[in-house]
Amino acid sequence: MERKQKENGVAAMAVCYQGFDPAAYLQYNYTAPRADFGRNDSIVPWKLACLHRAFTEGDVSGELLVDIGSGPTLYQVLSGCEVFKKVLLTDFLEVNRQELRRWVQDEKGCNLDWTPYLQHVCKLEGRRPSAWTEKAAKLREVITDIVPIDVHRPHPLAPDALPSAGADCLVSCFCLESVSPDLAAFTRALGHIGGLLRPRGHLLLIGALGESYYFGGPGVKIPVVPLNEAQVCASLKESGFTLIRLEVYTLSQDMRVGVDDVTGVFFAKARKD
Ligand SMILES: Nc1ncnc2c1ncn2[C@@H]1O[C@@H](CSCCNC[C@@H]2Cc3ccc([N+](=O)[O-])cc3CN2)[C@@H](O)[C@H]1O
Repeated sequence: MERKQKENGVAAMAVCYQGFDPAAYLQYNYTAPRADFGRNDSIVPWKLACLHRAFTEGDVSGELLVDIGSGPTLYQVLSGCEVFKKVLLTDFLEVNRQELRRWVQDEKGCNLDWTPYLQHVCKLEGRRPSAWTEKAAKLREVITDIVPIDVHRPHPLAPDALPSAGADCLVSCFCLESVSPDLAAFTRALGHIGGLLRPRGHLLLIGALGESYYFGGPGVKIPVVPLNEAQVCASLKESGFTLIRLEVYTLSQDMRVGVDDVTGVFFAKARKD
């Protein structure tokens, strides 16, 4: 594909994101039924279980965890914050970085109460749910910064954002497929974020299967490149990762709430070659 065409596709995606509404997005995806801690078939408990297992099964270690395309959410680092001394959050939009900063600085005005998430992950860790206040303090302690990122750039972060050795682990949830105009761009973006990771470092990747659009706010319809499992595996391999495990969640009818056309969610644990 011509360079101009690639740039046009990526630029068009950036325009789509100008209407992104963190509060609405959190409401759509991070409240019941998708985030129902009383149901073990709800999507968010499934995601938290995948992340807990992946962070605690003994092969993931190091100093620095980077969350790629954090959006306005924190759930993706609730297990990792117990394993890494430093956690770097990143997003393309200032409105999302502000949402994250409000929570980190314990300010009023957060658009979601993360307490049930903190309590749930404490339970996964065998701790009493009331330890959620300690987990919240731990997370606030290890988050070193909240910085801009663009996964379509060969160097997605500012030059001084990471130590020269790179990150020890990356986590990224629902970002790459939602910001890429096509499969080739998704695969290139995987390669770009792989460049942020030290050799043999781990990537924990959560994403949507079969999704062609989602609403990032009322009337803000954002195109998504629809992926299947085989394409995810092929893109990981092509961008220099060895797949360790792939898990798939298929959405039941009541999890399809009209905010997107996603059919499944994948969780991939991979290691950079
Ligand atoms: N160039 C860029 N580089 C990095 N990040 C970028 C860039 N452009 C935008 N961003 C940043 O990436 C975005 C991340 S949020 C993307 C939402 N993904 C789709 C949505 C999520 C979701 C959640 C939960 C469930 N479920 O089943 O439970 C399903 C689904 C499927 N729909 C956003 O933060 C934007 O700010």
